[in-house]
Amino acid sequence: QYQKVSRLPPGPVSLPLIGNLPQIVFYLWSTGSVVSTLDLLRKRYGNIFTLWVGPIPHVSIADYDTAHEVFVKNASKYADKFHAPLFREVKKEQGVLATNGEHWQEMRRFALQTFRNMGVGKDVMEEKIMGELNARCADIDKAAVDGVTVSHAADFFDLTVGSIINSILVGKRFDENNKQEFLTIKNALDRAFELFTPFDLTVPSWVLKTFFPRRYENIMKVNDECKNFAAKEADLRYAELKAGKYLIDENNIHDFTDAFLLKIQQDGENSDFNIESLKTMIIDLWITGQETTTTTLISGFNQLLLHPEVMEKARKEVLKITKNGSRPLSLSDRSSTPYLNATIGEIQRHASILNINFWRINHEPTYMGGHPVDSGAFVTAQLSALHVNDTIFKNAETFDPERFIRDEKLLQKVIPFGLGKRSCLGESLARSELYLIFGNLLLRYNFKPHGKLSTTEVMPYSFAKRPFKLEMEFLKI
Ligand code: HEM
Repeated sequence: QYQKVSRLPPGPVSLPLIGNLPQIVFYLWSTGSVVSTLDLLRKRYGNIFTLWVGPIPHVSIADYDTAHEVFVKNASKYADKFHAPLFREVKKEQGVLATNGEHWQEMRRFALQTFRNMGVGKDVMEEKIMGELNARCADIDKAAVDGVTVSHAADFFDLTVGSIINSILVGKRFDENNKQEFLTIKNALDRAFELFTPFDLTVPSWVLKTFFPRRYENIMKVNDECKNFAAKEADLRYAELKAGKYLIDENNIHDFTDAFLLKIQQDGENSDFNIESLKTMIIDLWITGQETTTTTLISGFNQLLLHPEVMEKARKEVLKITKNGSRPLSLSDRSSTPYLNATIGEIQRHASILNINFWRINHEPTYMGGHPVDSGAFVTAQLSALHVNDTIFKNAETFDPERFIRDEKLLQKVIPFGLGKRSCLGESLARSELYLIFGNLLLRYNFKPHGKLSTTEVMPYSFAKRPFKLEMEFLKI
């Protein structure tokens, strides 16, 4: 370990076997958060630093230029992610989230192509997003008393985003009538996540199987239930396809499930394309697409309510471009709404979706940002620390969309979707959702807080679970 230290970027002194765990616990306790801990380490050791988690060195990159040099310029070297052994076992080496190598590549390529064909970032996807948003707004308007509805922000955005992703994946939307179905998937997922503890994620799965068999079986069972429920439409269609009662027309693909089944219909089942991998893909995209987008929307509205002058300025801009709201805001308006774009950028900079980003495996000795990095080290761009790096974002703690108007190039350095080969697969869909939902809700309603807001500037991921209500009043122009 001590020999290896000279072949790694600087960091706190580490102890044999336990590495920096005592310092990490101390910093977390003294600063109060993961983001502040990473920021403190960056200030002390520089933009690239090493922490030993037990016997494994973890290299964190906390500035845009080094992250770009490593994950974009040398992208092909950093395609392999580290996956916790239990997570790999739960996923049975399938899907896009907990795999590496050829299967991951096939699944990622297929999903990106399918999203592109379905028009993510184009008109078809815009129609789906606007359809869901309008349906949710109609529910809000129905429940209004004297033009005002009080809504739980988490419920409102959860159902809207959940319905968009479900309709893209299995062609089924959720509304007030079948809301229970949505809640069943959501609660099962929340339960599955709550079951995983840091202990389960670090020990080899045979340890759990041998010494904690009930716990191991429970984790596997909850995850299987969750997957089967989310993908039950796909199961039904697959059974009909097998029985010759369902034939997919390649010119009439409605959703991700149809596209995947078409591949099976054309090429037959193989180790990559089969019903189990389809079900794993559905749950992977559900997990990655739901909570991330909802959390961004919730923390975004929290910021807008804390900064009403920003909300008014963004609203003024969208009212102008849509001629006082005589038409909805569309994705084609993006180039004409610099202030709304800047506001969403600033919301994403502050909404710390992943406090700690996923680790990649460094397979060979190399240099990063001028520092040697040994083979076997785990490496990541720490997006949360990068976004509060005050050498890039002056007065980083201040919520200030104008920073992106003063310096147009600065927005490129906000990278909430990550960089390189393992960057977010749903970036284009998520960007479309955020733009259309923020912009069109500002056109439609006046927002006021109902109860207490969070005053934390950088929102931790668990924020979405906190109670937070919105008063939505129909906008009178
Ligand atoms: C505001 C919303 C979202 C944010 C901030 C976000 C952010 C991220 C980040 C930071 C990563 C990891 C990147 C890395 O390792 O460097 C990621 C991965 C991923 N995201 Fe998203 N995401 C969002 C929405 C979505 C949506 C809507 C989908 C799809 C429906 C999606 C699908 C995925 C998938 C599948 C991965 C794993 C990709 C791989 O390992 O190849 N995300 N996302």
